[in-house]
Amino acid sequence: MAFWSSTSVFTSKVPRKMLFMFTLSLSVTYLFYSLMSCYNSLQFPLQENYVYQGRLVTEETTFVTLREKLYSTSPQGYLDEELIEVTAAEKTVAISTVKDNVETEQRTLDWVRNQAAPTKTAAVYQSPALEREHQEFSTTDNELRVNCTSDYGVKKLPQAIIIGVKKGGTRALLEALRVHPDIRAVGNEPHFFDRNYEKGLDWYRDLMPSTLEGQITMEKTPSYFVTSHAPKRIHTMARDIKLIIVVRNPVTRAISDYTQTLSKKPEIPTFEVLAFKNRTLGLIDASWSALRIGIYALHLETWMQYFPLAQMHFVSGERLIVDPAGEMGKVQDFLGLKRIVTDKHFYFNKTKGFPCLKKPEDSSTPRCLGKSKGRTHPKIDPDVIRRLHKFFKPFNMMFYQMTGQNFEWELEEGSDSRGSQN
Ligand SMILES: Nc1ncnc2c1ncn2[C@@H]1O[C@H](COP(=O)(O)OS(=O)(=O)O)[C@@H](OP(=O)(O)O)[C@H]1O
Repeated sequence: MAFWSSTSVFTSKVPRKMLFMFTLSLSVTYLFYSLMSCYNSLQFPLQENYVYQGRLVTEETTFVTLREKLYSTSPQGYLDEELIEVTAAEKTVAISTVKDNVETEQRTLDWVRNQAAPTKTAAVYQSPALEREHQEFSTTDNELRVNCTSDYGVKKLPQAIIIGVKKGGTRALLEALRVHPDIRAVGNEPHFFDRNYEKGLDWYRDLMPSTLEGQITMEKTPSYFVTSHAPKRIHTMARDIKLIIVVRNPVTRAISDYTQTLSKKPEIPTFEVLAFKNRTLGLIDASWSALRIGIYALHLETWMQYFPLAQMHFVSGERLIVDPAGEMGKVQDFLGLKRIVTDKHFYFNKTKGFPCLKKPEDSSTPRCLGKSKGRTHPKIDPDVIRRLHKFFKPFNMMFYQMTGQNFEWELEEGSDSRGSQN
């Protein structure tokens, strides 16, 4: 409660003058951005070699200066060959491991869905066909289609999407939401608006589970948040869609992201190496995807060109762990649903170190997310963590201002909030 009341105080205290300055700075930003695009063909999500000199950050930094620093190119001849190789290797992993990702998601589906809610729709939810649908996961189109065999109702395009962020806690949120009898969600990540758009809306709709009158169709694909063309595409499909974004301290998120890559490619360099273009000079490699994803303010700027804030709901990834029912309450309100998923549905599992869903009495299926969620993070040099906090701070401030919510990540400075301590 204290967090949310401090949030509203934060909003109400933003003076008109500041809002005016903010709007002005955004306009100047676009001007600057256009000029940059003309002269250097720089577009934020596509720009690969930008570096960031974290030392220059001050709290008064505006969007313009932040962007300037982010886009300023590295000193001539400075490109680090090892990093380039690694980035290419990581890209290969990203492409070739779509299957791995799905397998990873499969492991997360230890979290059971057949919640014993005493409603008619819940009975449908627990049908054997749906259980199969949830358990059979694969990457191929055909298999995806098989996963979504129709039962009662009709398949609809989603009315709400969890668009991000990667490693924010999106799976935990979706699985908890699926407990709600009025929500039907596809278990897999469709990646329609980034990788499969050319397959068309019919293909996308076909992936969705069937819904009855009044039920909401949902999906989650965390990469949408950082996909520059996703906002326009989603807007074209449904301008009134509800967007949910789970955000987490960008430093912890980066370490979580790195931990995932490391689990698949143990030979990659250390986090400390990848985070810098030049550590001695303090040049942070903001083009490294693990860091770039965490610059939430810049990604959000793109979404705000298409959707009003009222259509977006931001979930705190940290609070989703310490108070899942509280976060769930707000998400259900945002979706216009009755608060059915409450603290009665969660318990803290000491072995897992995370909240899990309570078992229905008649099931022995585990109710926690799988091993790929809640991994132990490698220990990262505290000095690097401190520098990254400093790097992200102005972007975080901008993000708080844009959303009107203070996620209080600065309080975690100096540590990976869960780090190797978990
Ligand atoms: N209840 C519960 N159980 C397990 N894990 C939980 C839970 N709630 C949030 N989290 C955090 O979710 C992080 C993974 O985020 P995502 O599901 O968004 O990852 S992914 O992008 O889909 O790969 C995962 O990150 P890591 O801890 O770094 O593995 C968790 O911290």
